[in-house]
Amino acid sequence: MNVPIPADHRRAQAREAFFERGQIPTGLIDDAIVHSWQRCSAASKSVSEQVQFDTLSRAGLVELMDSNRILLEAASQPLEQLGQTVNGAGYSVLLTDSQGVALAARRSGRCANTLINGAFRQGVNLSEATIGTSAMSCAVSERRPVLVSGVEHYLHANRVFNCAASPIVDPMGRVLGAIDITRGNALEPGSALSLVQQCSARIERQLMGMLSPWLMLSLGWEAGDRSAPGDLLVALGPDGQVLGLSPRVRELTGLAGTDATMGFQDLFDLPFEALVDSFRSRHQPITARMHSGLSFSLRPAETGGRKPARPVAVSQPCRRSPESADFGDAALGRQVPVAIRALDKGLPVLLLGETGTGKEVMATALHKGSALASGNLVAINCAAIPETLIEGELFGHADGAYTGARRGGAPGKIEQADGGTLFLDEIGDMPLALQSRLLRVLETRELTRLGSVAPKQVRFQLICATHRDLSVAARNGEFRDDLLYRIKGMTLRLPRLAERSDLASFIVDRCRELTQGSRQLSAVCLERLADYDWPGNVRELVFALRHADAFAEPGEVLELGHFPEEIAAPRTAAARSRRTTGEGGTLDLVERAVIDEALALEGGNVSRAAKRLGIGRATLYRRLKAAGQSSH
Ligand SMILES: Nc1ncnc2c1ncn2[C@@H]1O[C@H](COP(=O)(O)OP(=O)(O)OP(=O)(O)O)[C@@H](O)[C@H]1O
Repeated sequence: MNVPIPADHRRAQAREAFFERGQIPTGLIDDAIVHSWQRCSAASKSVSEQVQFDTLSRAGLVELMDSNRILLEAASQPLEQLGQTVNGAGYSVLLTDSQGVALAARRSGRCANTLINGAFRQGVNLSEATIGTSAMSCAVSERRPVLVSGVEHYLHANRVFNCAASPIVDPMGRVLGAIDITRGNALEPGSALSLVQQCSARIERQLMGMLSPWLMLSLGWEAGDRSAPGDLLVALGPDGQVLGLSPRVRELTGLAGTDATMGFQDLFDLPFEALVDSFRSRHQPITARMHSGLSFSLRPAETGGRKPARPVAVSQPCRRSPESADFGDAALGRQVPVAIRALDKGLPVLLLGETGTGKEVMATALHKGSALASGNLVAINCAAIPETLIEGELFGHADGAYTGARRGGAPGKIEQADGGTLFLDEIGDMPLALQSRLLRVLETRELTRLGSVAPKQVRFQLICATHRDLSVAARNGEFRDDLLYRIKGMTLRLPRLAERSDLASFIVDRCRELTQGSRQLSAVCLERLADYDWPGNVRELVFALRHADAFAEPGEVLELGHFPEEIAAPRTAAARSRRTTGEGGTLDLVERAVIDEALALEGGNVSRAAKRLGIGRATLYRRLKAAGQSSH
């Protein structure tokens, strides 16, 4: 009778075979681990290396968070839920990028292991090159969930880890990173794998849901079946190009991913035009066959409570969803309704401000407050699109405008904004030739698609944004001055974060919002944050708060030590005097914000708020009175 070898023995035998006899251990441990050992050994990594778990520099962290913004947004809820589910079982949770750098960590309150707690921090480099074999690096290399326990880690030092990880693949089939759970005790293999797999599947669904394609196609199992499973989705562009596949479609087609050249007809034996015509004329699902022979009924996907997506101008409303907008700064707050009235009267609005000051958030708020709020908000970043493509993006193209152009042509962003708002971000970077064409549209309210001679009437309101000084650009001949006059009906200047009059309460509000009310800032910490210069503006503040939230233990008050080093570093005397002189100095603002927060937390009860603040009721009344007087 064959007695199964206990897992610990198999791992020990595999290690002995590989490291002592130079053999490939087959059938003893997961091949993914053997492949990783081979890579580490080929890179001459020593098994007795010590690991440091250093974090990136602050600038590196900001860049990391920014370049993984979409993944972080998609992973935020699933990660939170996984953290709550596994915390009691002693698992810590980690999200890494595709290189193995930790993007977010949820350390278990039950984990006393200093090595795990040291590794599970945002910005720690946990790549294979740095820490050797890990579940994350195996999952990313093999594109499948992997368990790595104890001695299966290449480095002796990492034997305390027992980990399960699953890769996160985006709709194009690119591996964006991995989700990992780890603890010191042995894993329960089945449940650990299933937990990370379910979490990565949820993140992948979120990523698919974040696409705003021209047409989201839903595949049903049988023709006429209206109960499509909802997880068989294909995102398509106006020419039928495949912009993304849901994981289940990738499985069905056997495709690892898609690229810019893949079209609808590479998947189905049906011309894309026939699909579009069928949806337009009959509003019925249509049956189509994959090249593998499998038949599906295709229909536009139901998008939540909204109308099913139709093959007409479906807008890409915003690059990312803003946190709720707060324009509490007195000067700015007064201008918002004026800007909305300007839009309602047909005047364009120009938003000026440094990067990260909230120009996109403001554009969204203005659109939502305007009379055309029920129309599309169509955003285009003039700096992000190659010069050769931007004309087609803005103006669309006519039937047969170029070889391969879709039958019937395709609308551009301006046409998609008809009846709504066109938001031209970074307009200062628009090529000169295009500025002339845009000017003509603004003057005549008519546009002509590429390859067409027939003009079309369009009605949209215009919001533009830039961080550049357009008068200087106009003087240098880089920006048309006649266009400048056309776009600056009303100019709204977004203040630098450090210049906001409500800085301290803005910080408290963002903290409450980003941590769903679960965190408070200590008074010392708030004073320093309100005194910091914030070169990256609100974007940097959002990042700093997320950073602190990840570093602090659950329920802990946020202290300076939880924030990125540069923010926490002591201020120079010059900075101190710059930020604390004049009326309503930082300390006053901080005090007011701390008092407001205590009052809000105690439902306006002054006695309880005073107790919470550790001061007497009379003192609190006196301070409230003083603050009231100074603000009048
Ligand atoms: N008033 C606000 N309230 C809440 N969050 C805000 C506010 N303003 C900006 N943010 C947040 O700050 C970040 C940057 O905002 P946004 O993208 O609007 O800035 P921007 O000025 O358009 O930047 P860029 O010029 O670099 O594109 C986003 O995460 C956004 O949600």
